[in-house]
Formats: sequence, C-alpha cells, structure tokens
Amino acid sequence: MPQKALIRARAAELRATFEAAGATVAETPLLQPAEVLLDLYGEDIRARAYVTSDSLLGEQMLRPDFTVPVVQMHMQHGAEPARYTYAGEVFRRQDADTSRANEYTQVGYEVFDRDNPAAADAEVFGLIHVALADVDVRASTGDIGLLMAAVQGLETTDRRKEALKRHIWRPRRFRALLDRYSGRMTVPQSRQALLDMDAPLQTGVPFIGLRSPDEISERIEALREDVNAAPISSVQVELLDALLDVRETLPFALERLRDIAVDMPAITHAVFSLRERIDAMDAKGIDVGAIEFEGSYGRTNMEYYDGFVFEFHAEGRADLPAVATGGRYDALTRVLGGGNEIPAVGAVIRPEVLLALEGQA
Ligand SMILES: N[C@@H](Cc1c[nH]c[nH+]1)C(=O)O
Repeated sequence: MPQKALIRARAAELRATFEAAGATVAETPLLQPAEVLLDLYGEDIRARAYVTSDSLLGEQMLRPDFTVPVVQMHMQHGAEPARYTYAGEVFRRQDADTSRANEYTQVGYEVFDRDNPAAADAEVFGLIHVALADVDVRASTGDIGLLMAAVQGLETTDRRKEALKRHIWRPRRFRALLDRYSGRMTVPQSRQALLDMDAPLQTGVPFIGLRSPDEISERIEALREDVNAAPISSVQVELLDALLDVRETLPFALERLRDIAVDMPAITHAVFSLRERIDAMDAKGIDVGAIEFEGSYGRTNMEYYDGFVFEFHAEGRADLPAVATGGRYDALTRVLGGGNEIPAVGAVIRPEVLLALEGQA
C-alpha cells in the first residue's frame, strides 16, 4: 500500500474535485457515540467497530464511516438541499484477513436533495465514474429498494415479511427462512417439540435468563402462529429467485425486471425508479449498456442502504477491495431526523486503492 503522504495528497485532490462539483467540506469527530449510532450500520460493522468506554460520554467508537455522522449533522442543522464532501480515516476491525487495512482513508460525496432522486443517484455515480476514468474498473450496481418491495409484496404474515427484510443482509439466513416459510424445509424438531408442549413454561426449571416469562410466552405464541401460517407459494418463491438471479447490463436488467413485475406488481414502483435512474445516467453521458445490474448485489454492504447501491472494482485484482462504494439511504435520514427526512445518496473513493490501480503504490 502507498505511503500516507501520497494517500493524503491524492485524497486532497479528490476532495477538491468534489468541492468543484458543488460540495461543502464536512468534518466529523473521530470519536462517535456508539450507543446512538452503532446499530444503524448493521451486524457486520457492529461486530467490527472499535468501541471504548468513556465515563462521562458513555460508549464511544472510532468512526466506522462518515455517512452516519454526516447525516446526523445535516439533520440537526443543515440547510436544504446540501452537498458535502470529506476526506479522512475510518476504522474497522479485520477479523478474517489481517492483510486488509483496519484503518483507511475515504473521500466522500453526499447529496441531500428532495428534488429528483434519480438525478441525484446519477450525479453521485457520474462523479465517481469520472474520478476513476483513468483506471481500469468495472461497476456493479443493484437496488435494495427493489428487494424490500419484493419481500413486502409476498403473500404472507407481516411477521414473516419483517423477518425476511431484517435478513436481506444475510443471504444464507434469508434463504433458510424462505425455505421454511415456503414449506420446503420443515420446522426443526426441537422447536416442534417445544410448540407441542401444553405448558412449556411449567417445567420446574428456575428462570435465570434475561427474558421474562411474559416475553418467553409471547415468543412461543409468535412461533405457534408462524407454524400455522400458510406457506408462501412456490410461484412467489420462484419470482423472488428470478429477481435475485437477474444479472445483466442495465437496459436488459430493466427488461427482465419489467417481465417479473407483471406477476409481481409490488415491485412496479421500484422498477419505475430504476428506469428513471437509467435515463438520468444516460442523460449524463454514462454508457448504461456497459454497466452491470445484479438483483442480489449490495446484500452484504452497510445495512442503511435502501435504494440504489453500487461499487467500482478492478477485475482480476482480488487482492484489492472495491475502489469506490456508495448508495442511497433515505430511511437513515428519517431515523436520525426526529420526524424529518430527506432523500439522500452518496459514495466514497478509497484513495490508496486508486493509487495502487494507478501504479503508484
Ligand atoms: N459510508 C459508506 C459509503 C457511502 C458514502 N455514502 C453512501 N455510502 C461506506 O463507508 O461504505
């Protein structure tokens, strides 16, 4: 990896191009309140954040990214519309692979604008595309909003839909739930035995866990309701699978998704948004025919994404992480906005990865 001074200089250049595009420089403290913010990132980052305690301020963490603190700052006192840029280090533990950096620089661009979300998506994607024009990279794109809409449209109980939505980020768990809810896999024996008991709480065993008897009864009731719920039909599971399997360039993906939407009307709005995004990208001169769309893309990223998601990576360089990643996070602004919300989208470039691709590492 290139030296720090080089990374810093490249970061400053990139940030200057984002400023030239109309963004104001944002600064966020390195230490962030973990109790308020950590859950917003989801399971992966929650496990990887460096958390420490402070007797006055409570749990603090080294910022795992800029987006969450920038959203918090904007929702507290930002005027609309707003564009921000930043450059600085983020921190994430690397439990599986010690060769991957646990501390690295990000240069970001974030747009808060309610005017035209498709145009804002294209603006962010286009800026990153231009910044990476001199290196050989490919874009992968996806849409978490489309997946959420598909799950929401399933004919099943709200509880099942909520469970599936929570696990969109964990594809294997999602698949196991779907298999169970569609009757392809039976309820585990131990659970069935519990549900068959007349009075499962009267075992004579003392309560030593954190859950109260009422909470346990409620959970058992929910499980009983679930066992009795009708299975999700195989037609619906096949449609969901067809959506997850889409892997085409943007225009062909749109065609496929339009076909799927005929039988799955719940995704119609999301497909329409995708079309608007493709049109906005095309209007910016981006060659949409060369950009891939994957139905399943984005399911391992930050859990605050709820719409467009994308990354740029160098093919054949599995030794390097993605050089840029980003996406839309409208709901996050609602969570941090105390009743307010604003459509928002952004992305980061990792300057040290860019330097490596430019041959300056
Ligand atoms: N904060 C994200 C990147 C991003 C910026 N804006 C939207 N997404 C990350 O660190 O992966």
